[in-house]
Amino acid sequence: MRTEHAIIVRGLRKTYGGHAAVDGLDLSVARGEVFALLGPNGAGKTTTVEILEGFRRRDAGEVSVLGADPRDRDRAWRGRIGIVLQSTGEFEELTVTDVVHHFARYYPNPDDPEKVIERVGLGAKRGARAKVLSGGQRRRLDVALGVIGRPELLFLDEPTTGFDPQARREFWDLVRDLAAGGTTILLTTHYLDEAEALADRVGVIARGRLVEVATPATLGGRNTASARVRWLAPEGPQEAVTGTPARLVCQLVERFGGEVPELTVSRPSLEEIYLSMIGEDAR
Ligand SMILES: Nc1ncnc2c1ncn2[C@@H]1O[C@H](COP(=O)(O)OP(=O)(O)OP(=O)(O)O)[C@@H](O)[C@H]1O
Repeated sequence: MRTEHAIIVRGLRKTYGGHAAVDGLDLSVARGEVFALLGPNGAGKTTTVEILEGFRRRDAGEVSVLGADPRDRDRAWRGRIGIVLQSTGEFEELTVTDVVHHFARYYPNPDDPEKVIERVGLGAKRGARAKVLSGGQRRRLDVALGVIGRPELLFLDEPTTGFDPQARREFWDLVRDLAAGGTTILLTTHYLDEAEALADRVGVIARGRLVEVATPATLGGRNTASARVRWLAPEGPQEAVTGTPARLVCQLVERFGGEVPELTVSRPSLEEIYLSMIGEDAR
């Protein structure tokens, strides 16, 4: 059955020893969407994602993933989702080529393993055993295994932890390629720039609840927040926080008779907004 949503969650709850790790969480992810779950350590992101993947049992709530309840996770359903876990490490003695070819056999309609190895940037490491890969290269192998089955829905749990800046950019390109091809992606990350670069929408989880869902540009009223205007005056650096930055800039242009030295106008970054939301929740 094709539904317009890849993921629908209503009133999800999961408790461990009386402590609610997920506490009445609602979430919808549209087909073809890249959705990033943000939240501090212990907020309930991995628990939520693993319930959606069918790896953990829930205590209450309704969950639909690609039109099915992940509790039932039959083979056909599993073939339609791709999972990149926080870490794997069972194939120490096998080469990159062997591992990816091996995983391809689990899927009815896998991608070309050689192409996938290239795509994740492991072309030069095809013949290397998994145990000699660096942390970032190992993560790329995890990503290759997550996408080899050509999933309709891909789960990425903190996918770029340990990547160098260039590897992160390359990984972002890969995610954008997958999204452009129609893959729905649910990502958890602690990197706000990653969420901003990739996500159509972000959801902030705190203490087992989704506190806000928005586009990265509008989260927490970021787009309408007061702007910070900075410039260099003869008496030294100046700064003003204003709801009407254009008016202030016009006044400055007039005062300086043209270009304003070192002028910048900025709104709060996604990280600043996120931290203020998390801080408010903690209080
Ligand atoms: N198997 C488990 N047994 C008991 N408690 C658990 C278990 N798994 C998670 N928890 C608890 O549930 C809460 C949520 O954990 P979870 O791993 O979902 O958080 P998270 O948002 O993914 O955190 P992080 O950003 O650190 O990965 C935490 O308080 C954690 O200690």
